[in-house]
Amino acid sequence: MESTFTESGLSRLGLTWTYTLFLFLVPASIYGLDRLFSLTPDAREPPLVKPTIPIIGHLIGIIRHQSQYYTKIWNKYQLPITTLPILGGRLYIVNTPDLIATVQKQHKALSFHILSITSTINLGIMSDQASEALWANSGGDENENSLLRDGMATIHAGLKTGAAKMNLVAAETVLKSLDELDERGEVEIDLWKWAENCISLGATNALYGPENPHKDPAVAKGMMHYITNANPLLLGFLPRILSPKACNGLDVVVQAFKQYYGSDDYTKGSDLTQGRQRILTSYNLSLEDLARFETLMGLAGLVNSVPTSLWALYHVFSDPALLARVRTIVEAQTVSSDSGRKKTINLGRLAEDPYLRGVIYEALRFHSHGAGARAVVEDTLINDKFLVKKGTNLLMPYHSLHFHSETWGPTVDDFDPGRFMPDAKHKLSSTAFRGFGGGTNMCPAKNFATMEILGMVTMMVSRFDLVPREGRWVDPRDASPNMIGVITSPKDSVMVKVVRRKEVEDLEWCFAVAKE
Ligand code: HEM
Repeated sequence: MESTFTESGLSRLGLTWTYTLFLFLVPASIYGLDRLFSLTPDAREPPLVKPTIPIIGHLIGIIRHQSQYYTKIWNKYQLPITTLPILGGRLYIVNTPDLIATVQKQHKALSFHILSITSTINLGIMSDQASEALWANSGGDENENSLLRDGMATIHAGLKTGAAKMNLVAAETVLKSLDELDERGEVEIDLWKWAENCISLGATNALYGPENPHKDPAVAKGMMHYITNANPLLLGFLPRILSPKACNGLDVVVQAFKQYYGSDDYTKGSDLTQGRQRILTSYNLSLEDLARFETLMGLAGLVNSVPTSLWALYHVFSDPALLARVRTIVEAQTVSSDSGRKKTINLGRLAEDPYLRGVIYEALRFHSHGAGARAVVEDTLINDKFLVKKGTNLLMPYHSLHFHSETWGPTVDDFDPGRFMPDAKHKLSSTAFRGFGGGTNMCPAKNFATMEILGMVTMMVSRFDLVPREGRWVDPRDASPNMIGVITSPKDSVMVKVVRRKEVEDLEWCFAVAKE
């Protein structure tokens, strides 16, 4: 499969324009332009950081430096929360873990879901009927039904009741990818391309079962084209002109899911998939909209998992001390049987190992360049002190938060999975790390994704050495941030030779997934 998770064709400039416009168009479309632009500053609002060039200075800064711009502002002013005036409106930036904790608690007034409704409608190019159903009672009484709340509840419930089966299917798929790699003998691969394929197939098999539409390479390729080029769709207009590639990819996936939901294929899918089918049809949505919703579910499942897996592999294999430590941990949870011919990796236990989980968290900490975004639905006081005004947006940029030396201590720049261990010297607050979000909107698939990626990493370190083509590991650098994800993809491809480890050659491998 062609690798599409590396640097996309979109220019950095285009991406950032899209991002900035999205942040303004969403409140403007909900509250009206006059509301957005007529806000008069209030003394209780977070300190204003004036741009050097009035009105557009910050915009130019964001376009030039992207998420690093927030880090620059943070480094210069060290303000826990700021107001950036842009184009006559304002954007609030929240920088510190204690304030983020308060934002998370006020999840109704500072809403993730308002933004997620808008992005669902725009990214999925949903019908008017589906859009209306999404907005209906979305901010209303929590006890009343709404597609938004019922849909989210179904995802959360499905990931709970179906966790064991999903973990098993993902692990089996990952194992198959590793077995196939083994069969190819000493071979050079594009590591990103390989991991993208391995993780995408694992996650989608787990979601959709034996009739998984993503098993068709054309659908998998369509999905990757869609994810990689979807940013301009967020604007919600002229989708086919602004991103024909994304639309073409979306068409292919939607077609495949119409077939999946139009037949009984979905009845062999996960609890989550079957639950979604039930809930979406109960709102009388068309097969077309069902397929579009499902494409977005796939997007949520892959947009972060794939790049996280790529970076985890890169960091582990490019650091000999880290590789040795990971191997020691994995070996301690690997059992030999059949006179030493069979090895079983206890993935259930390894997925709970704080050091290995730390590998995933560090990959996310290092390469997350997006920002948690919240729509301010009503005037709200943060920490009883800072007023944020209805009709604006608030950002919690990941990179500045994840590289704040006071929060992370003197080793902030080191890739150190041990910092997440319970006995780490430097104690972290629970909101210091936001790789999986936090509070009510914490990623419901955090454990599923962590286990799948750790399955790939632990099986890879057990069986293979990876020898980079250049003779040494070269940092493939972060690509432009993908606004719809948390973590960036690598900019460059990494070609490695896969060499079987002599001491474990010709053995049969498997996973034990259930916790014992
Ligand atoms: C390494 C992999 C992943 C990462 C880093 C990740 C990250 C995140 C983050 C940061 C959020 C919350 C956004 C916020 O608070 O601003 C989130 C929410 C969500 N994620 Fe993930 N995610 C991953 C994998 C997955 C997978 C595999 C699925 C589905 C199978 C998934 C489904 C969702 C859903 C449905 C939400 C919305 C939750 C809600 O609002 O209640 N994620 N994810």
